[in-house]
Amino acid sequence: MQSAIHTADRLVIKVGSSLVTNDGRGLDHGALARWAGEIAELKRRGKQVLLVSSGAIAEGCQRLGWAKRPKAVHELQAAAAVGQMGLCEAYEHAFGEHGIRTAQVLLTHEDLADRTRYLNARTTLATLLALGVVPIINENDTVVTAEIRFGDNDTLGALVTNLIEADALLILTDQQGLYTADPRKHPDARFVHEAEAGDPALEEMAGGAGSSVGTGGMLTKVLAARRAARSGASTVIACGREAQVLSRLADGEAIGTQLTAPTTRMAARKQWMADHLQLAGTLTVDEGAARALRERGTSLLPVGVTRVDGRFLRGDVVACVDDNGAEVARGLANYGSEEARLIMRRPTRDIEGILGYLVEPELIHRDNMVSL
Ligand SMILES: Nc1ncnc2c1ncn2[C@@H]1O[C@H](COP(=O)(O)OP(=O)(O)O)[C@@H](O)[C@H]1O
Ligand SMILES: N[C@@H](CCC(=O)OP(=O)(O)O)C(=O)O
Repeated sequence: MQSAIHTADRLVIKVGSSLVTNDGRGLDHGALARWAGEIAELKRRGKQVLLVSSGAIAEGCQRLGWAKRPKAVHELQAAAAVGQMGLCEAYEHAFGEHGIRTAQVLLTHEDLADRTRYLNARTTLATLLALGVVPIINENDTVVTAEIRFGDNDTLGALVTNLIEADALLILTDQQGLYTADPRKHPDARFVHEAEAGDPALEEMAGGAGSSVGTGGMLTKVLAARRAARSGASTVIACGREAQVLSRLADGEAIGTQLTAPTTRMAARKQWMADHLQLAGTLTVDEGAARALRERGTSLLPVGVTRVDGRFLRGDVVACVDDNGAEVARGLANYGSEEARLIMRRPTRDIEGILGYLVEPELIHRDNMVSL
């Protein structure tokens, strides 16, 4: 088996509450320092890393002197707001020891369902990665209620994996990986080394709906793997307390459970564009742009566009057609149709002068486009 972490250039790592807060005893600064050191090493090897970290509520309860996790959602939200400060402070310090900057990114599932916000989040995260910053991502607990009750950052990890088309999702937890049944209750459960992400048998092993969903547990991890596979990413579930866990995985050691994605990233992207999206408009592109899109899969710049048809907003899916009306590519527009009409045929450097702002230099970025 080829390790998905070994081959991944872009990696999302999710660390669960139990690990981050030492089973609720307050932030485990030693563990944070270890992960930061290992992530620094991964970055030296050329990998881009995003960290999805839970622990805000547990840390908030600790800071507020609450011995028990409250039940009321507004108290949980208050605890998360207090604890998130501690979480960020701790990560900033831990990564600072290695000269690495961190950024706090708080997201909700709804942010990622809305196409404009999706594009904004994607661009921001891509910019942070290009700057060498490690984004520290958590749920925006102050404004969500369902997720806070279910404690489900596994799903958020998968959504972020889809969002930035990471090659792999690594879920660090308090078990070695997935067993055929909960090892706390079934000591004879067998370890699952590898399986295909999305295999329904995995959901049975993880406890089935109802029994473990309240605490997240393994079910949300198995479902997260299924979701990550939609953008072609494989998932590894491994123990965050294991010594050198990140470096060993990056070296290709087969530790943890690997849930391999059945499709490649490009096939998944094409499928997604084909399945889910209705075309909101058409951009006619000149011969040079058509060739660049077809042959090199480049981004589409406004200068190559000769005509804009339809009414669309930033984030809508549009077709790119050549002079003869043949579709060359389709993708998510960075500008709405009104703006696109104003900036078509113009060089990128003119965009700001024409519109008064620059959202992005491309009309469609190549990461958001499939050539046909
Ligand atoms: N089939 C299984 N294999 C491994 N762990 C399981 C399984 N089913 C349920 N679990 C439970 O899931 C727990 C991990 O989930 P959770 O406590 O939500 O961790 P985290 O905070 O890392 O998300 C384990 O400690 C284990 O008791
Ligand atoms: N976002 C919240 C809760 C998320 C959570 O606990 O998720 P998980 O670690 O997957 O069980 C927090 O930071 O406390």
